[in-house]
Amino acid sequence: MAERLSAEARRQALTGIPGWVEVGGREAIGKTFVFKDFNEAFGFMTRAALVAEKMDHHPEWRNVYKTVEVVLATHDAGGVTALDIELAKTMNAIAKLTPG
Ligand SMILES: C[C@H](O)[C@H](O)[C@H]1CNC2=NC(N)=NC(=O)C2=N1
Repeated sequence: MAERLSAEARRQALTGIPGWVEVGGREAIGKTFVFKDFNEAFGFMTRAALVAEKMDHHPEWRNVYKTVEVVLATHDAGGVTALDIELAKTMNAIAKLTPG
C-alpha cells in the first residue's frame, strides 16, 4: 500500500500542483474546477474516471453544472499518498486539454 505523506511532504507536493489545496478537517487534498459549460465539465469527469479506474484510485467528487469539486485521499492509508498526488497532476493535465 502507498505510504501516507507527512504534513510537510504534503505541503511540498502541493506547491507543484496548481489549484490544489489541503481540505479542512481531514487529511485530503482538493480542487474546484470550473469549466465553460456542463459538456466540458462532464467530458473532464469522463476522462478522469477512465484514468482513475486504471489506477484503481478513485476521486470523491461533486458536479454542479460546469463546476467539479474534487477531493482526493487514500482511505486505506488514512491520508494523502503519492497516488493522490499523481491523480491530482493527471486531472490538471486533463483539464488543460478541455477547451474553454
Ligand atoms: C480494493 C481497492 O483497491 C481499494 O478499495 C481502493 C480503490 N480505490 C481507492 N480510491 C481512493 N481514493 N482511496 C482508496 O483508498 C482506494 N482504495
